[in-house]
Amino acid sequence: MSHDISSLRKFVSPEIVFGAGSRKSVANFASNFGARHVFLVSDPGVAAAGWVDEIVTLLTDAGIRSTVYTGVSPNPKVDEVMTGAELYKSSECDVIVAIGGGSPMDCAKGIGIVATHGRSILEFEGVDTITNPSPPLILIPTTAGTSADVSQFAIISDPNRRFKFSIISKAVVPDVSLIDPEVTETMDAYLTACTGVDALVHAIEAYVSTGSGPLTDTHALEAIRLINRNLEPLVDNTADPYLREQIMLASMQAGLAFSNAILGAVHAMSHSLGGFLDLPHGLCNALLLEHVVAYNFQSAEDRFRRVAEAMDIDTRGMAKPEIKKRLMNRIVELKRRVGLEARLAQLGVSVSDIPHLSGFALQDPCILTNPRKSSLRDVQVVYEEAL
Ligand SMILES: NC(=O)c1ccc[n+]([C@@H]2O[C@H](COP(=O)([O-])OP(=O)(O)OC[C@H]3O[C@@H](n4cnc5c(N)ncnc54)[C@H](O)[C@@H]3O)[C@@H](O)[C@H]2O)c1
Ligand SMILES: [Fe+2]
Repeated sequence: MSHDISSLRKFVSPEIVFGAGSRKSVANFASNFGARHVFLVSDPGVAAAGWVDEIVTLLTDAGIRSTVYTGVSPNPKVDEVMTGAELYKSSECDVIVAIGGGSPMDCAKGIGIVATHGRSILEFEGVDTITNPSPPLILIPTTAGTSADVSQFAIISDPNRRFKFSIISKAVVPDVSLIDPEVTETMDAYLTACTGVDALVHAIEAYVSTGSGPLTDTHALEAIRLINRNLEPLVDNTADPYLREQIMLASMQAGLAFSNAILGAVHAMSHSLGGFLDLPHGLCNALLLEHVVAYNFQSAEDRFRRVAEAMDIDTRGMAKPEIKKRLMNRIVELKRRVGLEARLAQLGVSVSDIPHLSGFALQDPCILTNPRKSSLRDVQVVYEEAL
């Protein structure tokens, strides 16, 4: 009997502790890994919000030393990874903890890779390029969006090529993810919106991905449902702990889905934009989303019907063109209500950038699982529509 291996699906996930206060178990988990000296990765904004000092105190109280590295910018750069890895080695650290959004978490993943391979992070671009196990890694997300804390991705920006490259491997799934909605309470409304829409895009792209399947579908649909109902109220009331928890849960569900089903053209195109113009990742995704949905709809009509239903659209008796229209309208309405209405031109993208952006988007691994095959011209047209 022959087996079609293209229909097999696998699922990887870290050990997850979800809930308010879960960050406070960081010292226990570090001790379980035998930590004597933790390398703590974060960034200036998260440190200013007070979250870094708290982790240092928790570690110190448990008799664990720490070296803090906050030299990480949004869209973490190759040099920031390399500098962090040097400091990790020279400080003789043995466990890595990161507290922050996707940028510090991805930088921490990169630091672990470089620390154990002794080579440039640039050499690990692509799928399954990692041969040596990284140091134990504990991640504490402070945005409800990227879910780099559960994912098989690390996204690093190479300013020389003006390109964000992906490292995809189960070796970058952390050992432990402490998902604590309380740390997202210091995000302002705009960051909450950008990162929340990133999570929505993860869920939609994972659900229509050619790598989707029964292990990821339920996570993706639940994430869409939670974001559709809770993101607008949260942006209006950023201090509400219940809504914070719902969106954090949604982000985690979307993360489990996209980490295993991979993504699509929105992410391929937004990585290209983010590397070229150093723009916020969630915003790039938001500005592209409905244009990519319009392009993809015909290749995954039944799947988009389920997406529409998860967004509380009653599709019973509705013809496909009507479902497409209602879904697009709902996406645009949600974006408008959370304040993400800009067009690419307002972010500094010009027509002459589009050939370059499209070329890089086609090199991104996320394009491979997009439900509709995309040529250079197809990608150019979608950028033009979002301009
Ligand atoms: N590895 C993955 O699976 C994956 C998935 C999606 C995106 N990403 C990457 O993640 C990066 C984007 O991450 P992000 O959107 O989480 O933002 P970010 O980490 O770039 O942070 C953006 C800003 O928000 C601030 N911030 C973060 N948390 C805060 C909090 N709780 N309170 C106050 N300020 C806070 C930071 O200081 C920073 O200034 C991009 O590089 C993107 O490519 C990675
Ligand atoms: Fe993303």
